[in-house]
This record gives sequence, C-alpha cells and structure tokens, in this order.
Amino acid sequence: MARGVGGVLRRAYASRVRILLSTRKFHTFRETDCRSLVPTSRFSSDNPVRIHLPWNDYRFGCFGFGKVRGFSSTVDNNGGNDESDTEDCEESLGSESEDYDEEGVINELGDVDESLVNDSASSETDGNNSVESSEAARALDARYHDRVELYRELKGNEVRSKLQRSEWDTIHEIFGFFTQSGWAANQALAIYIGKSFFPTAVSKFRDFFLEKCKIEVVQDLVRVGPTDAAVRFLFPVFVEFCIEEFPDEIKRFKSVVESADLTKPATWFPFARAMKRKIVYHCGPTNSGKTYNALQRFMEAKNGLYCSPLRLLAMEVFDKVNALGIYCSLLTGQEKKHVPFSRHVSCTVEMVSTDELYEVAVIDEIQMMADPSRGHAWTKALLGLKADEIHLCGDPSVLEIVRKICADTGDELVEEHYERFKPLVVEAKTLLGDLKNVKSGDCVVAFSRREIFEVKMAIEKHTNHRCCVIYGALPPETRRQQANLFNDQENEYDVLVASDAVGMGLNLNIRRVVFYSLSKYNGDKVVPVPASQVKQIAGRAGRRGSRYPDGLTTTLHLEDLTYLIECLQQPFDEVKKVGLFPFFEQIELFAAKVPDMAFSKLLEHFGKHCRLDGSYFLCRHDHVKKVANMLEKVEGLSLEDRFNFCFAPVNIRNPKAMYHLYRFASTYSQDMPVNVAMGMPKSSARNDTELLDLESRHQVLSMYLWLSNQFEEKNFPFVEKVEAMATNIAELLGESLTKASWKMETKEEIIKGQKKEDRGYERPSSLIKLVNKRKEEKFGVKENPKKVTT
Ligand SMILES: Nc1ncnc2c1ncn2[C@@H]1O[C@H](COP(=O)(O)OP(=O)(O)OP(=O)(O)O)[C@@H](O)[C@H]1O
Ligand SMILES: [Mg+2]
Repeated sequence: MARGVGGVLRRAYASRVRILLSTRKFHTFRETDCRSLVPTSRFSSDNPVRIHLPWNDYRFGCFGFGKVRGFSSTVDNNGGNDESDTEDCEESLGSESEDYDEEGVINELGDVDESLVNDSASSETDGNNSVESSEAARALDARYHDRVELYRELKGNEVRSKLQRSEWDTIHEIFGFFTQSGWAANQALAIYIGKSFFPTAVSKFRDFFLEKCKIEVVQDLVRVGPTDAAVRFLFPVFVEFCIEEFPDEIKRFKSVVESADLTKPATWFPFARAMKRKIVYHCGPTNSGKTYNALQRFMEAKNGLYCSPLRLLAMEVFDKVNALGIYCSLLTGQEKKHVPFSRHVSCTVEMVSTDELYEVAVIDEIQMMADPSRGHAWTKALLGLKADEIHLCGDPSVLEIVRKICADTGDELVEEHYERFKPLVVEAKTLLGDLKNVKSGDCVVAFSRREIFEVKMAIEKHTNHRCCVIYGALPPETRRQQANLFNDQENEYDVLVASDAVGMGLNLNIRRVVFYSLSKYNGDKVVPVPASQVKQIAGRAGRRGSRYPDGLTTTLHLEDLTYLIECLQQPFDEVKKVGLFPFFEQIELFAAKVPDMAFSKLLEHFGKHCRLDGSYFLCRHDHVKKVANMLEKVEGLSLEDRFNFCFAPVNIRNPKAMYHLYRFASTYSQDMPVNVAMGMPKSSARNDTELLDLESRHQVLSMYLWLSNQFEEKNFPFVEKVEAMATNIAELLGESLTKASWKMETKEEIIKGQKKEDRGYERPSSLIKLVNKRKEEKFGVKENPKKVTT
C-alpha cells in the first residue's frame, strides 16, 4: 500500500480514537455494550494494545497505532507487501456453518498460526493495475476519511443498490480477500473477535454492506479491487459493525481470553509486593562459592528457606546445616522431615511456600528460571517469596532479566560477582579414544543410561578401576550412596561414570571430567550438548575443599576436543524470557468459561489462549497432557484432583509407572484407600532388566509418596510401609550398582532373549555413526564403522 494511503488511514484511525475518547457516551456505556468491553487504553496512541499471546508479543495494534507489522508498515516501511500467505487461511467467506467448531469458542484465538499473522492482503496485483488500484485507494480514503460516519450512513440507508454482475463479483472477491487477511484477523482480536468467529463476522458484514451500501462507494471500492488497501479501508467500518452486532460473542470471547491472563505475574503475590525485599544475586561460574556464601547468610538468619533444584542437593544442605548445629527440616515432594525446634527449611524449589515469612531465603541455580519445563518454579519463588532477603545463586544468564523483574517489583537488587576459585584446565591430550586411559578421580560423563553402563563395564573389565554411577533415573538416596562411595578414599571405587545428573551444584571429589561424548538424544534426535550444560558439568572438576582443588576436563576422543573448548569459551547467553505456569485457581477459572472440556484439551487451550508479558513464556507441559489423556477414562475426579494427579512425577515412557498412576487415580476416584499392590524383590539385580525393574518400582513408590503429600491421609494411608519399601529398593539399587558386572544387552538380544558372543568393549553403534558422520562432514571421507576396542 502506498505511504499516502497509510497516512490517510492512520489519520482516520486517529480521528476514530479521538471520537471515542472525547465521547462521554464511551464512558457511560451499559455493561452489555461492547465498547465498554474494550479498555480505554486500547484507544490511546501512547498505549498500543498489548494482548500478549504465546506466539508473539506486542502483536496487536491499537487500531492502527500499535506495533502490528502490517499496519505500521503502511506508514513506515514498504507498504506491508513484503509477505504473502493468503493460501494459509483455513476458512473462507461463506462458511457460517463452520462458525464454531464442536468446542464452541475455544479455537477462536488459539489457532491463528504464524502464517496468518503475515499480512495476507499483500498480493496486490502488479504493474498498471497496482498503480490504478493505489490511486483509487487514495481517492477512496480521501472521500470517506471518517469511517465511523460512513458506517452510520450505511446503517441509515434503506435502499439497496443495484449492482452489475461484475461489481457483485468484485465485491465478493474483496470480502473473500478480507476473510483471508491475517492482518485483519489479528486486528479483530483487539476487539475480541476471535479467529474462528472472524469469517462469520466478515460474512455478516459483507451481507450488511451489500444490503446498505451506496452505489458510489461500491464503485469506488471495485476500482480498488481485492487488495490490502480495500481491506484496510473497510476495517474500521467492520469494527463499528462488529461492536454493534456481536456484543455477546465479543463478551464471551473476552472473558475466555481474560481468564487465561498470565500478564503481570508480579501482582499475583500482593504480600510479597507489600514488602521491601532485598535481593542479592550471587553471580558467577561454577565452583566460585556462590552457594557457600548464600548459605552463610541463611544459617545466620533467625529463620530461613533454602530452595534447591534437586532433591539430592536439598538433602545435602539439610545434612550440612544440621551437622553445623542449626536445626533444619527437609521438605521435598516425597518427604517431609520435620526437625523439632527447627526454624530453617531445606526444600526443593517446587515445594516453596509463598505463605510463610522468612528472614532469608536462598534460591539456588536461579538460571533455571529459563528451563522450558520447570522454569516456573524458580519464577514463582523469586516473585512470591515473603522474605526480607532473597539470595539468588546462579550464572550470569538471567542477571539482566532479574534486574528487570526487580525493577517491576520494586525490590532492591544487590549484585555480587564471583570468579572461579581456580581456573578449569582443558587437557589437550584427551583419552585418545581409549577408556584404558582413565585415572583415579575421573568422572566420565555420558548422556544415556545405556552408555553409562557400557562405559562402567568397559572400564572395570579393562582396567583396575572400579566405578560408581549416577544418573537421573536413580533415586536420590542411591545417587547419594554412589557419590559417597566415590568421595570416600577408603575403598576401591575411584572413578565415577555419570550423566548430566551430576551437573548441578553437587560437590564431588572429581579431579577430571572426561566427556565420553558431547552429543545427546533430545527425545527426537541426537544433538550437541548445549554449551551452558557442558560448562556446568565440566565445573564439577576441582572443587574448593575437595581432594582435587585443581580442575581438569577433557574428552574421550580428540575430535570432540574443539567443541569442548568452544563451549567453555562461550560467554553465557542472555536469557530473554523466563517460565510461568498457571496456578490451579487460574486453570479453574478458565475451565469455568469452557465447561465440559476434557482436562488435556483444557490445558492445551489454556496454552493457546493465555496472555503473557514479554519477559515470560508458558512452561511446556506435554507430559502433563499425556497423563491427563490417560486419566480421561477415570471418572469421578474433581478438576483439582485431576490437576494433582496430572502433575505427579511419572516417567511417561514407563508403562509400569503409568499403569500404577492410573490405578492410584481410579482407586482414589472410588474413595477407597490407595495401596501400592507391589511385591518386594528379595535380592539385588543380576542383570540390566532386573535393575530397570528396581528403578521403575522405586519410581512407583516415589509417586505414591508424592501423591500422599497432595491428598488426604485417609486416601493414601500406607505411607510408612511405602517409605520402608522405597528405602529398601534404594539400598538394593545401590548394592546392584556396586556389584554390577553384566554385559549390556542390545535391544535385539533383549527381544530374542539371547546373548551375542563376548567381543570386548565396543562403542555403541549410534555413537560410531555420529562420530563417522562428523568425520565425514569435516574431512569429506566416509569410513566404515570401526570397532574400537580398549
Ligand atoms: N569461603 C569458603 N571457605 C571454605 N570453603 C568454601 C568457601 N567458598 C566455597 N567453599 C567450598 O567450595 C566449594 C564450591 O563452592 P560452592 O558450592 O558455593 O560453589 P558454587 O559457585 O555454588 O558452584 P556451582 O555453580 O557448581 O553450584 C564447596 O565445597 C564449598 O564448600
Ligand atoms: Mg552452587
């Protein structure tokens, strides 16, 4: 669209804004009047409309004043014709029957996809047509610059104009173009015309226009043709029409959108806002004393809260603080250990209570605010904790956003910057692809359970070292037992083989971190391990106060070394957004607007409808939806019960754990006492299948304990028995790992139930393929997969 037209259009919008703001009527509209549904701020040129949606911020314009790409580009840029996506529009004019899908209002906002956001009305015809059309558009704008007035005129017109066939066709084309305009669909959202209702609204508007329009307007519009300019000309008239014709639809959609409002999360915690809190950010790399210093303040305080990213770390602090003579209780999803007279609590961050008042709270690993799934727990703790002093420990990646949040909340921010006690040294020699080169005090890091065991078995077979193992699926008690075994000088276990589960905060006697590989499966494909994670893990080497204060790191293979060095040299990426997730009450409010909707759908639609400020994202909850789907068949659960069951810690890929969760929920729904109905293995595992079985049994017990903390005791009465079983299994797991000497079975072997002949240590084929692929990319040579024997 030409600049001139944009200017005229903008002035026309501006005049509408002035009219609305100057009309007393605007302020005195009845509750049912849609205009009263649109906040006055929407009409202020200083306040672009900010309906924040998950897919973008600042998308909505204030009837032309906002940062909507399409509109502002008509004024400032190239006329908004740079993108064209008309084909992506799902619905076309005349689809009234499809106005509402079976879910009613729900899809209105949610399904506007990125392509629709592009200005679909950008395919103006080229050449002479385009010039003519632009001139016609300018003329049209000049003639009817007051679109509100035009709407009034149309409305008052009683005589239907007679149109020629070609005019009729072109008008239909123009309205077809209007329906497909992503720009118009998005602008319409600002007055709460949802996406699925938009085509109907345009269709009704077209009928109104054909019924009422004077022939001169029709002819002028026909000259402009089915273009961006025509859509922009008609849009303000369309707005007037919608406001008068669809008050109920607008109101309904507005209430759905508002019930999914996650904007201004700082205001969710009025008590914390009423306090003048002091936030101390202990900012620095790993092993620089951040947690140590924050804990010093925690222990000095008359009462305090330590929030940990891991159960294991919460236990470590609980032990350490009690050992120093300060009574401290422990609170995790699975266990509550109340120490008499204690005024200090060590908890996992998900368990934070924003009701208690503390003198000092510590939030460890604050950069986890940006974690796609768990970030909301850190955000909630920072925004909601009622503490005079809050100590944040973390790397610099969230410093800037914490500054922003503190400016919003009015809290005082003090920054304390740290350096690593001793620099981490990269050993350039690497292990030259041979696990025989491991040394005492090494921690070999692998990124899958299978690789961990293969490495352990290979090291133990081909060297004199013995290995402890730590990985995510092990209970924290077993991880702790393995960590202690490794830290203890008095035994033969001098090498640790671990996954990224050792990455956070733990203090281990590691001399050198050796990366077995630097790629991992992300649930979809094998990808390089992110630099921030590599730094965290490598930072486990050479902790102050440990046997090895000088830290070393290297890789198994020479070809991985460059990537390791690159990661360690990379500065921390600045985080732009942190996670949020609605409280149950917010979900409940939303559910009330969309009755009879399945819970998994409800969560999905909340995700699509929710509004967020620019500094926040909605945390992923795919696993919650999967559990919700499974529990759909369980009848008689209240929304809150369902919410609690869906958030239970369960590995959705473990059918046994899923089955037990289903059983727990069904028993609970019948108001019967939930039992575990699971036998206890008599001895430690003799092979990997038995080890996996122990792991999944522990997961089930841990889930029971977690649920027992969410529901009443009468529903989960066997807590003591389950705790004892969990402790036994954790011990059996520890024993099994200490004894483990079996060879890992391949998938085919497990299926066939037969073992291949022993052929020594072999790197897993997935890794061989990956290494060869890298070599291929680097050197352009194709190698046959080689057997790497140590
Ligand atoms: N001033 C100190 N005096 C004695 N020991 C200290 C001191 N500061 C830190 N340490 C010890 O150094 C080790 C590393 O400190 P800390 O755990 O606080 O590091 P961090 O910066 O939090 O590391 P990470 O990022 O890995 O969590 C710990 O064992 C801690 O007890
Ligand atoms: Mg720390």
